[in-house]
Amino acid sequence: MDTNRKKSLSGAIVSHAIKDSFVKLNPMAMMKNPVMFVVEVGTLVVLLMILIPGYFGTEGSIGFNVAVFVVLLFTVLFANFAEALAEGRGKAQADSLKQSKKEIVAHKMVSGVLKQVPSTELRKGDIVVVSQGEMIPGDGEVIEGLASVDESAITGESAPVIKEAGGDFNSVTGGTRVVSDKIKVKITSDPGESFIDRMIALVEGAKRQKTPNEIALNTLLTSLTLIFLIVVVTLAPIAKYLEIQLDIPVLISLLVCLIPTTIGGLLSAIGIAGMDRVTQFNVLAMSGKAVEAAGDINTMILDKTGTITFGNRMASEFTPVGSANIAALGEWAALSSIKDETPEGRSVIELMKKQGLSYKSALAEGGSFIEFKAETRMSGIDLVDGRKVRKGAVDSVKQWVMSQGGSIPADLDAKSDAIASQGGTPLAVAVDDQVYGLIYLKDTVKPGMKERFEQLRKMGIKTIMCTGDNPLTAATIAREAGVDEFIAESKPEDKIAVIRKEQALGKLVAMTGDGTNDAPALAQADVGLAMNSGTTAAKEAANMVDLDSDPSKIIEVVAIGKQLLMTRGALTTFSIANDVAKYFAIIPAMFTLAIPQMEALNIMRLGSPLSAILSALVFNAIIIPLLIPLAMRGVAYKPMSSTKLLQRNLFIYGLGGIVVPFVGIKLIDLIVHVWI
Ligand SMILES: Nc1ncnc2c1ncn2[C@@H]1O[C@H](COP(=O)(O)OP(=O)(O)OP(=O)(O)O)[C@@H](O)[C@H]1O
Ligand SMILES: [K+]
Ligand SMILES: [Mg+2]
Repeated sequence: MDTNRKKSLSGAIVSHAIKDSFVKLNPMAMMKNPVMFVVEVGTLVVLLMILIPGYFGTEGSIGFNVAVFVVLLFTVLFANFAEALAEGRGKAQADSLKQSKKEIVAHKMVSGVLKQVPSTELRKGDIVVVSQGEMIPGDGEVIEGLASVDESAITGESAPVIKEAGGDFNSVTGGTRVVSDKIKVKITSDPGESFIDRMIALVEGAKRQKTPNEIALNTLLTSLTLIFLIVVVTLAPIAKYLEIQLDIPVLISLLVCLIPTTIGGLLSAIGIAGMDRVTQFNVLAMSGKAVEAAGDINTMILDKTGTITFGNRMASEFTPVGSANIAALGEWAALSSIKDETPEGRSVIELMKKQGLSYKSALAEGGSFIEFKAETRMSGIDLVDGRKVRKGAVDSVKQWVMSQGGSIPADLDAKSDAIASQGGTPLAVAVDDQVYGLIYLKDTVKPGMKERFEQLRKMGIKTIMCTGDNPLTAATIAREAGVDEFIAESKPEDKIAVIRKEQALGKLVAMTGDGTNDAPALAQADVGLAMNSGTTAAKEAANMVDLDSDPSKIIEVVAIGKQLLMTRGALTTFSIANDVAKYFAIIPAMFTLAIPQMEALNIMRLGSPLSAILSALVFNAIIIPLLIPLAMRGVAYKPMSSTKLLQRNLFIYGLGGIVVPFVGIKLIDLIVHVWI
């Protein structure tokens, strides 16, 4: 997006937010926020005293009352503005998503022939054909063919991605466009329940629910408000009994200064902005609760291949073992890979070409292909002549060979350990009862991983790398990347076991995944981040989806969650400390108003009692918009343990919260006192 458009967009968001600040004055909506609702009621009471002064006997103080009314009204408007502004970006994004949700003509298979129907008529289970240039009419899974798809409508990323039948890259999203080839798609969602529909509801905040943390804090703020309300209300008769004259607008001002309006006004903006930060990061969080859970994570489960390493494991060397030679090894390696469409399989064929080795592909004709499975850790082919060819994890192949009465060449272990101790993955190649040698699959740790794990450790988060690879490779990569623990030779179900074990210890666990076999673990984890490129099952089980399909993003998502919790904590501390300080400005002023001899209490040397009260009230109002940028951006975040963070924040925001109002009120009083 160019900067001009960005500017006009933010301009539009601001003007929208200003309008919304007034719409949100509706008391029915306001009641959801008890702190601000009390301020609104106070504003209305003061307004009545201005409109019918004769009834209240307030003719003498109309000027002061008008000032109080205006400041109170702005207090409420500022709080509304904070929330409206936080909602703005999501609403703008929802609008542009809605535009991409135009009615599409679908080519539906009806008893063997293609029929044109509007996309809105598609139901779960329908089969459609989508050709080059056409929009995919609904969410689904590719059941036939391969196509490149432009998903920029949802990901903002213009590079097309390959979608193909079978495997982990078969899910397609309605509203994206096929840019080449043709695919047959089985629709997986009914109208109104599609990914884009859910995404619109999410960014628009239509179904935004308060998170447990927010509810707890809200209860605290409401109780504080109630306590101060009781205090102020009982103050009136006591003052009367003591024959001290306290006007209602003064009491209302006192009340508003004492109740936690700053955090009350910013609370929902902080939550929305936190969600929004995740969205801008191209991660869709299904709920605010998920983002907050990310901030509380203790344990992170990470895949090795593709998360910690680049994951484009490439065959880079053939190492024959026993009496076998490189030509024979290459031949069998290639035959086992002819139909292996995994990157590993394809890279074996590439390596053959690079090394100028040839093989008789005719041998494979009519054979039955054995697909790679994480459970077996092998792939290969059963030839028509009865010979069975396999390649796979050394351990698995060894077992397979021995189960057929074969023996293991003496140099196999040493040679495979040599590959593994360099962080590579050794694949053994065997035919029936004979092992021919090893394929060296190379993979590299992504740059910067060590630093990121170091940060996680500082946050007190334990990292566990789970990999299907052998223990030696796993240990090497774990050491190189700096993860705390690793689990080697893990099967998909082992992940869920690790999660359960950690959860039983009272830990909150995050993990990433993309395959159908990751789905149960994604659902079990407290934070499950699914890849957009992954299967529908994974995306439905997870509570977050990364549109860029970068599993290492989980690290940043945790940081954003932490920042959200910290921002809320910091501003709550600041707000409550603030109110304490205002107490010292307003209480002496009130009593001096009634008993002029109490002027000695005026330690802040404020102009006059009325200007002191008004200044405190003005400060109380303008601190809200002043803190909006901080609420939206989040407080600066340095990775450290929760206890350290708490101490640091108490110090900065607690102390700051006490000092700032003294300075602020004094400055405002210098101006206000000119009029009063
Ligand atoms: N195409 C393939 N054919 C045969 N064996 C393979 C193939 N791909 C991987 N393997 C073997 O199976 C093992 C398990 O693979 P899997 O993809 O389940 O886990 P991984 O990629 O090693 O680990 P991670 O969980 O970090 O992704 C690999 O370590 C490798 O030894
Ligand atoms: K206040
Ligand atoms: Mg893998």
